[in-house]
Formats: sequence, C-alpha cells, structure tokens
Amino acid sequence: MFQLKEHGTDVRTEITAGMTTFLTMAYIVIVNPVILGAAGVPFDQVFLATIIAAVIGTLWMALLANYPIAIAPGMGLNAYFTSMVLASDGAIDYTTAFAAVFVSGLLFVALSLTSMRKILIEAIPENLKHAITAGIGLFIAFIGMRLSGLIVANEANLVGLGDLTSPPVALTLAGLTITLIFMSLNIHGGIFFGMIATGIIAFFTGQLTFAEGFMKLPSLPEGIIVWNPIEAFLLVAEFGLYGVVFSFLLVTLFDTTGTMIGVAKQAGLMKDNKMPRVRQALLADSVAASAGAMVGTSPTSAYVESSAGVAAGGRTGLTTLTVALLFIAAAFFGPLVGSLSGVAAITAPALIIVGSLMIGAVKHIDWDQFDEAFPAFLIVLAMPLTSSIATGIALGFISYPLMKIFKGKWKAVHPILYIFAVLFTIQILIAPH
Ligand SMILES: Nc1nc2[nH]cnc2c(=O)[nH]1
Repeated sequence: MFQLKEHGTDVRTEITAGMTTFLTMAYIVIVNPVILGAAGVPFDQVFLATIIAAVIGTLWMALLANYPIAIAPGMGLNAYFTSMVLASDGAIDYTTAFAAVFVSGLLFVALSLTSMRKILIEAIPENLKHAITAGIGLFIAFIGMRLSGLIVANEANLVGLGDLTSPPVALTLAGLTITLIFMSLNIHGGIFFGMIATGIIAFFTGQLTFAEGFMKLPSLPEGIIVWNPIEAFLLVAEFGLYGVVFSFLLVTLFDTTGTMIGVAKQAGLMKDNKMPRVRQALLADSVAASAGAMVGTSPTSAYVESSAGVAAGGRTGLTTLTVALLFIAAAFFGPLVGSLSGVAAITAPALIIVGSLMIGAVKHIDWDQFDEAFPAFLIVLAMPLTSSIATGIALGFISYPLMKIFKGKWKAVHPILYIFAVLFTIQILIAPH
C-alpha cells in the first residue's frame, strides 16, 4: 500500500522516521493548550482537539497522499487566534473565533478541489510568501520571550529585558541552553527532550508538580464547538471577521504548500518539479483544519519538522501512519501534559527555537530589489510589533503594489494583488484587529 520498495525504504526505517518526526513535533500538544488557553479555551478541550486535528490530517496524508509529511495545528496561527480574541476586549469570544477558523477551513477545502488554488499560489510574489513565514517566526519567538518573563513591559521603550535572576526566567534560560545543546548535537527530538530536561529541573526546584497524576481518559468538556457552516458564516459576517478568515486562509495556503514542496523535494518525491497527489495532500490539511475548528483548535499546517523524519529515511505514508498512532497514544497523557504546560519555562524555549527556524525564510527574500524587499520587510517587522499576523500581511500586500507603481512597474503585478490591496486597506482602516 505504501510502495515501500519503489521508494527504496523498509518498514523499520519508516517507523524510526515516524518516531523521529513525532518527537520533534510532540511539543505542540503541550504548547497549544497554553497559547489557546490564554483565549479562554479549556485545557482538556485544546489538548484533545490538537490531537484530533493532528491525527485526521496526518492519517489522511498517510493513507490517501502517501507522503511522510505530518500535519498539526500551526504555531503562529494559534498565537494569532489568541491575540485576536484578547485584542477584541471581550467582543469576540473563542466560539466566534473558531467559527472564523471553520469558515476558512471550508474555503480551503473548496480551493484544494479547484484550480483557484493554483492561481492564488502563483499570483502571490515569492518574496511576500517567505516574509510571512519569517514574520511568524519572529512573532512566536517574541511570545515565548514574553510568556517566560525574558521580555517585559517597559515604559520608556514599550519592551525591555526581564529579571534574569527570577526563578522562572532563570529556568527558561537553563531550558533554552539545554535545548540548544541537544539541537547542536543533532539529537532527533531535541526540542522535545529539552522540554523533558527542563521539566526535571523544574520538578526538583519546586516549579513543577504532578497534582493531577499522569494518565487519564481524554475528553472534550465543551463537546463540538462549531459544526454548522451557515451559522459559522453568519457569525463571521456579524463581527466583520472577513480579514481574519482571509488571513487564516492565506497563511495556511502559503505555509502548507511551501512546507509540503520543501519536504517533498528533500525526500526526492517531486516529479518534473511538480508534486504528485498534491490535491490529496492539500485536502489532508484543509480537512484537518475544518475538523480541528469544530472541536476547538486553530488552523493546521504541514509541519516543517517533518524534515527530521525525512532526514532519518522516511519516504512514505508509513512514516506518517506511525506519527498518527503516536499522537493517539499521547491522548491518554493529558494530566502529565497539563502539568508540563503550566510552566512557561518548559514551553518558551520551543517557541523561541521554532521561531529561529522559521525566520530562516528571510534568506530567500530578494533584498537587492528595494520594491520587493521593503514590503517583505514590513511584513516581518509588523507581525511581532502589532501582535497580528493579519496586520503584517495587510501592510505587505498594500505596500507591494504601491512600490511597483512608484517604480513604474505596475503592469508586472497580478490583478488579484490590486484587489487584495483594496480589501486589506478596508480591513486595516475599519475592522477590529
Ligand atoms: N510549516 C510550519 N511548521 C510548523 N511547525 C510548527 N508550527 C508550524 C507552522 O505554523 N508552520
């Protein structure tokens, strides 16, 4: 079924690769409840929803697309989800926000099934796509620093360095150091084992307790949060969340396609520079994002961490089947995960390090062409400074055609970009962000 021989691999290599990928991305079951929890979503709900979305997307990828590319709720969009809820000052609750995720997931399913997908992907300038990934990287690293107390509010300059001698900050620095050593030694699952090591120190310094035990049957305390597409769309319309839906959709589309192509290239699975079965691969993500929104998690993405499993020899869906089974096993360790995620110092190093990996995308930006570079720069800068991925994207998509007009190159811009620029201008001027 997985055509192991044709791909020059075997069961043992695939299972080892699956375990490697799982270990590199398992942090999401700890980090996601922390991030979405700040928006008020109960821990048990996010914990199980994260696993449900990851299992649906990754199983779909395994069984219908046969790629070693794992899917789970993306870092960045989870943070964006929460900052949007918090910035609304109670006007938008998490149910409404999940309705926006649900609508964007369904639109993504529709796009995956039609040729609009190709048009959209090709119309957006490469430099802006890379800037989005890089900006999200800075944004989540900033969140990691803020949650752990490494960066604090500062009257003179808005932000400043925290108290490095306070126990939580000192523990964060220790956790970061240990994780960086693991990563430098190329230990597969360095981020995951870094969390475990930080947890052990936290336990012996009294910052971590296991009051709830270790294992429990998983549950969804809030049940299904959204399921009716019409009701979801009406909520989006009532609160004017078009820009939010649009940002969720654009970010997932670019992030997922970029990551899938990158990992497929690394695995030698591209044919004539095209990705076979790309429709099923995109459906894996879009169906997972829609299902995830129903039970309470922010949009999914193809995980860049899948490259660790590919480096370990993974070439087929047997790798991702292994990842999905391990996520199912993790569902029974809710109380353990709950304790670990209650300590910011355990999760912050993961946010900071994943951020450093994502900002690597700046190397693909054409810095020598000012009209391409400046809009990209605005995206990267504005995401952390405005705590909004949508605002970053909006500033980039407004300034891009303007820069081209200033340069006399207005004909080189795809018409769809002018439409985006108008929509984003309206959104940034009147919609809440
Ligand atoms: N590509 C990608 N990889 C991730 N790994 C963790 N979060 C993400 C994300 O949002 N996108």
